[in-house]
Amino acid sequence: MSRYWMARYKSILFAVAGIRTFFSKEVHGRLHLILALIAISLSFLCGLNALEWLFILLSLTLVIVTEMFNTCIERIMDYLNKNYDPRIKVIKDVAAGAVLVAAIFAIVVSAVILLPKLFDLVF
Ligand SMILES: Nc1ncnc2c1ncn2[C@@H]1O[C@H](COP(=O)(O)OP(=O)(O)OP(=O)(O)O)[C@@H](O)[C@H]1O
Repeated sequence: MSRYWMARYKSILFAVAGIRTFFSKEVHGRLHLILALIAISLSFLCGLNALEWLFILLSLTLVIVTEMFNTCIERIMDYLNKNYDPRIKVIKDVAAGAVLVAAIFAIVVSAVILLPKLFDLVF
C-alpha cells in the first residue's frame, strides 16, 4: 500500500475511534445512540418506504452529528477556561441550541412518519 493510502486508512481508523469514544464514553452520545436505535426499531416495525427511511435516517444523523460537534466545543471551552466567562456561555449555548434545532426536526419527522403507522398497528 502506498504512503498516501496508508495515511488515508489511518485517518479512517482515527475517525472510527472518535465515533466509538463518543458513543461509549459520552453520556449524551449513549443517550442519542439508544434513542436512535429505538427510532430505527420502530421504523422497521412500521414498514417504511424509501423516502420515509431517508427522512428518519437524515434526522437521526443530524442530531448525532450536531451532538458530536457540541461535545467537541464543550471540551475545547473547558480546556481553554474552566471559570465562568460570558463569552463561553454564548458559545456553549449556541452549540447546544444547534442540537435542540436538530432534535426538534427529528421529533417532527418521527411524529409525522411513525405516529400514524403506529396508531394503525395498535388500533
Ligand atoms: N465556563 C463557562 N462560562 C459560562 N457559562 C458556562 C461555562 N460552562 C458552562 N456554562 C453554561 O452551562 C451550560 C452547560 O454547560 P456544560 O458544559 O455543563 O454542558 P452540558 O450539556 O451540561 O455538558 P456535560 O453534561 O457533557 O458536561 C452552558 O450551555 C452554559 O450556559
